[in-house]
Amino acid sequence: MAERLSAEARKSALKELPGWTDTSGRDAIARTFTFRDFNEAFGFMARAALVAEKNDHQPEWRNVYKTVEVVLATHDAGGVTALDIDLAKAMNAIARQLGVA
Ligand SMILES: C[C@H](O)[C@H](O)[C@H]1CNC2=NC(N)=NC(=O)C2=N1
Repeated sequence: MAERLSAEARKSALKELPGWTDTSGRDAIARTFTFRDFNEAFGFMARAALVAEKNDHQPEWRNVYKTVEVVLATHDAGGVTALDIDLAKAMNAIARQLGVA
């Protein structure tokens, strides 16, 4: 099972992850993506869902119109692991492909 990252390891991982921050009150990372419209937001979610399914590691997320709020944590480990960092990187790459940040 994936191990929780130390605060230090999480901090240095976040430096490589534009837009992602620590959440207050729990061991998780978060980013809000803003797209041009709902179609693009949902396209992002569809692509990210394929990655999540492949890795058997799913996000917590909320979509309102063209925004997608994402929180990543490894529930089995009670915090942030390398699985969350990998998914965050994949999400950033997908957003970039869609022309958003
Ligand atoms: C059995 C299965 O692999 C686990 O329950 C997986 C599924 N997806 C998961 N996703 C996330 N985000 N955290 C988990 O701990 C987790 N556990």
